[in-house]
Amino acid sequence: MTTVLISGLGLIGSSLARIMKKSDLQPTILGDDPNDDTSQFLLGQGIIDERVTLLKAASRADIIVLAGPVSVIIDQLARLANVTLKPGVLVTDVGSTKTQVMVASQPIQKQHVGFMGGHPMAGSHKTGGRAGREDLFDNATYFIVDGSQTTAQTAQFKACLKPAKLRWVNVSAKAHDGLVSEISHVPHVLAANLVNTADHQLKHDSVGLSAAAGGFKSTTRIAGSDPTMWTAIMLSNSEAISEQLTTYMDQLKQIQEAIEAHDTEKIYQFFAHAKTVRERLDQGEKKQ
Ligand SMILES: NC(=O)C1=CN([C@@H]2O[C@H](COP(=O)(O)OP(=O)(O)OC[C@H]3O[C@@H](n4cnc5c(N)ncnc54)[C@H](O)[C@@H]3O)[C@@H](O)[C@H]2O)C=CC1
Ligand SMILES: O=C(O)C(=O)Cc1ccc(O)cc1
Repeated sequence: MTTVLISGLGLIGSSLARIMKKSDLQPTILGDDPNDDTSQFLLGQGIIDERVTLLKAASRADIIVLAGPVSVIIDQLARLANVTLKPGVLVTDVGSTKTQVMVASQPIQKQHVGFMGGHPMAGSHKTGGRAGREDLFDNATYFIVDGSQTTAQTAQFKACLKPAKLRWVNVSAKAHDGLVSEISHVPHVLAANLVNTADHQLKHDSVGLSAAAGGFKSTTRIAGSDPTMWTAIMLSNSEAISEQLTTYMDQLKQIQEAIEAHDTEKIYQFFAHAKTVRERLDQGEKKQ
């Protein structure tokens, strides 16, 4: 019987637990989270089998999944270097950034513990264990950054998540952080900025944001995400995010100039290119 310890039983940790419970391995799941409501709820639902604390229960686990905010994952990796783990244990994480996590995992890797960086590319703006779902990651990409894990450990982890039919993609930590900055971190900055700017500009307008149609709402859905989690991500991937924001501002300036100059062709091409790329994204989703 496989024992999995999940630390951080929020949206992602509890979704992983739900999926693992559906897998053929049917692991025993030990759950660690300071939130009493979340922990009691998941125990009551049979999604976790036992409430534990990470450092006390770490030695019982075959797989340890760190699923708290990135700053917490980094701190836990340092602490795990001071406890005795089961021989053959796999430690992995789900954090949205990978360079700092891989650096923080060095002490346990040096102790010959199998460590693998991980990041499921699915989720939502919702938080907490009650919001988790067993279909949250269905057909999604799951990034793996190789550390000291063995092939057998990777295979066992993948087997635990088999019901989600994930697309596993191996990537370096640097390439990962550059890519997710572009497709996830910068978009979250922009969504929050759209909301904050509109709120500021319209503060004396009696109708204001209440008139927003679906376009504003769908563009800014992710502005409803958890500020604690996103602060940790910004601090952990600041270089790539800052660099890409500079590019973004240059592009914005160009379209601003085209609009001011009434450059019909440039404005048309701007929207036509975006429409083609966006439609291709939907086609890809339909094929999966
Ligand atoms: N929300 C999303 O869509 C995605 C998030 N991620 C990453 O997954 C991780 C978790 O995110 P969510 O589940 O969305 O957040 P969440 O806010 O739903 O859950 C985080 C959980 O961690 C717990 N926690 C906080 N400090 C802790 C500690 N010291 N020890 C143990 N547990 C602790 C909280 O009580 C909470 O239950 C983050 O690192 C995030 O970057 C990755 C993919 C998607
Ligand atoms: O809500 C959404 O659509 C997201 O983009 C979820 C998300 C948040 C953080 C990640 O690291 C990956 C996915």
